[in-house]
Amino acid sequence: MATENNTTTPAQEEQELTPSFKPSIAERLAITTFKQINKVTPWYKLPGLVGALNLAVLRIELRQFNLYDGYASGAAQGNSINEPLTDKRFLGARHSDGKFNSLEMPRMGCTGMRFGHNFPRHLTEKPTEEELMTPNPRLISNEFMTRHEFIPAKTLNMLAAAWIQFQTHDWFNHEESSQLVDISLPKGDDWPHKNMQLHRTKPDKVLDPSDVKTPGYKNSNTAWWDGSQIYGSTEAVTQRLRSKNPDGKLTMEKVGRETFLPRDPDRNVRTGFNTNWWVGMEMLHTLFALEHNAICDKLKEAHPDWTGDQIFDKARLVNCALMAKIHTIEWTPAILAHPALKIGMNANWFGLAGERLTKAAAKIAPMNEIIRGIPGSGVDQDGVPYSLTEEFVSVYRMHSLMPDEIAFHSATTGAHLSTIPMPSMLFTGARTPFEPTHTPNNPNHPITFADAFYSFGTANPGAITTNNYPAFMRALTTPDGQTRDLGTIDILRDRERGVPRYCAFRRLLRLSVPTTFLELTDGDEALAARLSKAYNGKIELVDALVGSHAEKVIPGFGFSETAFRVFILMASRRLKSDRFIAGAWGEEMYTKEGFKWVEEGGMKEVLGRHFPELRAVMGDGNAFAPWVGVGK
Ligand code: HEM
Repeated sequence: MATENNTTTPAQEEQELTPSFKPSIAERLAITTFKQINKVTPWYKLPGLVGALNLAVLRIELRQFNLYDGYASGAAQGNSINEPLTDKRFLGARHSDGKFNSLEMPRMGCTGMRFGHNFPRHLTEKPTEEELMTPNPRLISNEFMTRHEFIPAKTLNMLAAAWIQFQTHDWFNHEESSQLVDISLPKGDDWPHKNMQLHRTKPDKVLDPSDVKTPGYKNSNTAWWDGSQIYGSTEAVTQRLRSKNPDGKLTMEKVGRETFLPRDPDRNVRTGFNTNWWVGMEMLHTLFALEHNAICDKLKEAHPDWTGDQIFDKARLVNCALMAKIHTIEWTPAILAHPALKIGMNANWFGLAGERLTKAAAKIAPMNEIIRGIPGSGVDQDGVPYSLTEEFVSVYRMHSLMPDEIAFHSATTGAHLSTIPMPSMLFTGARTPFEPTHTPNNPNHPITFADAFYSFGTANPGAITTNNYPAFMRALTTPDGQTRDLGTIDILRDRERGVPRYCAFRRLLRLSVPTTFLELTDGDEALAARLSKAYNGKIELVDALVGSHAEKVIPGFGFSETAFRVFILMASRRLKSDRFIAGAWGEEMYTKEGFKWVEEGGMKEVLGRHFPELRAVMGDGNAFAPWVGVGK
C-alpha cells in the first residue's frame, strides 16, 4: 500500500507488476498503437467502434498485469488426481459448492476459496493498526458519505440498483471475525451509541509465510456466475430449497394473489443468500425463482421422462446464463451509457459480429472472443486461477445507490399508492409494501409485485458520488444486533483487506495519477479543500472509494473510470473462466429449448412473462433506464 509508512515507491510499484502471460505479436502491436493514440485521445473520445477496440486491447494488458491469486501456491485449487469428478451428473450441471467447474482445478471458484487481488500480494499487505485508522474512517464517512440531499442518478432506475446488489450476492461475501476493532468517534459525532465497535474480517488460516503479511480472506459464496444467491452455495442448501418438488422447481408459496419465496418461522426468507435483505431483493429473487420454475415447465414439456434432477440442473444453467446475458448487455450499458461500451458489452456476448451474425462468426472464428463473443470461445484463466478479487469487491461498494424512501405507484393507472421509508422495508420487513395496511391512500389497492416493479422502473436510485449515503445506512442495525455505519465500514474494509489507496490503485492500473487535490476533483475547489483537510494534505492517503467518488466521471458513466478499469477486466473474466459459458456453450449443454430461452430472453421478457401488466409500461428503452410511466 502506498502509505507514508510504506517503503514502496510509486515507481517501484509499477515495475513490480509481473505479467501472467505473453500476448501475441498482433496483440502487442495493438497495445503499442493504442498507447500512442491514448497519449492524445482517451478511449472514450474515440468513435464508438474504435473506442470498443481500444477497450478490448486495454483488457489484454489488464489480464496480463492485474490478476493475482490469493494463494501463494496453485496447489490450493486441487487437481483431478486427488479430486476426480466421480458423479458424472456434474459434467453437465453446476455443482452448488462451485466444484468441478474446472475439472483440472476442481476447487477453483468454490465456496470457501480465497479472494484474489488485482495487484501483487506484496503490494496488498495488511496495514498496521495506525495505517488502518489513518485518517479515522468514521471521520471520512462523516465528511464524504453523509447525504445532505438526495442526489439522483437520472439515467438509471431503481431496478438497476437492486440488480447489482442481487448480482454481488451471487458473486461474493466475506466472513466476519469475532475480533473487534474500536473506531474512535470524532468530536461532536452524532453516532447513536457511546462507542463504535466493528467486527474485523475473518482471515483464512496461514498456509504460507506470505499469508502473515498478506492474509487471505475466504469467499463464502461461489465465485462463479451460477445463481448461488438463488440456489445456494452448497449442495445441502440447494437440496433444502427444492426438497418439496419432484419436478426440479424451487419451492414457492402463494399468499393471497401473490407468489412469494417461502419463509422460516422467524420470517427469514428461504433462498440461497438472504443477508442484507430488503424489498428490492424480495422482488428480484422472486422474479428469478419464478423464471427458474417457468424454465422447468418448458423442459418438462419437451422431456416428459426426465427426473427432477435433470430438469433442475438444466433449468439452473439456463437461468444463470440468462442473468449473465442481462447483466452483460442490458445492466452494464445502462450504468455505463457510452457508445463504445454498448458496442463492447454486446461484443462480450455476441462478438463484434453482432447478435444476428454471432452463429456464423462462431463457425468462422470459433476461438476468437472479439469476433464471436466470449460464450463458446474457449475457457482461459490467463495464467492465474480464477477468483474474484478484493478490488472487485471494493468497486462494487455502491451503497449510495440506495434512496431514503420509495414511492409506490399502480402499474395500471400510475396512481400513487404509498411512500414507504426504506428502514420499513429491510430484512424481515421486506414484504411490508405488499401488506394491505401499507396503502393508506388506496385501501382497496394493496401493492402488487407488478406495482413494485413498475415503481422501481420509474424511480431513480442515488448517484454514486460524494456525500450520497442514505442516513439509514449510516446507522444500520442488522438482524444480528450489530449497528454499523456502512460509510465507515466501506473505508475500513478496503483498508484491512489490503486494497491500495486511490493514487496507488490508479497507478497500478496504469491510469494517470493526480498530484494535487484540485487535479483529483477536476477543479472542484471546495471538495479539494475538504479532501486536503481530511487527509492532512497527503494525497497518497485518499481512500480508493473516496477518490473514486470525487473524480469527474466520463460522460454517460454511472461510476468512476478508476472502478471501471477493474470492471473491464473482471466482467469478462467471469465469463471467460467458466466452463459452462466460455466452454460448452450450445444446445448440447443447455438443451434445444433451454438455449433458445437464453437466446430470446432479456430483462423485459422475464418481467413481462411473470407480470404481464408490465408489458405495456416498460417502453422501448433499456429495462434499467427510467421507464416512461403510465400515460406519459
Ligand atoms: C438496503 C440495501 C443494502 C443493505 C441493507 C446493505 C447492507 C450491507 C451490509 C450490512 C454489509 C456488510 C458490511 C460489513 O462488511 O460489515 C454490506 C456489504 C456490502 N454491500 Fe451492501 N447493502 C445494501 C445495498 C447494497 C448495494 C445496492 C450494493 C451495490 C452493489 C451493495 C454492495 C455491497 C458490497 C460490495 C459489500 C461488501 C461485501 C463483502 O465484504 O464481501 N450493497 N452491505
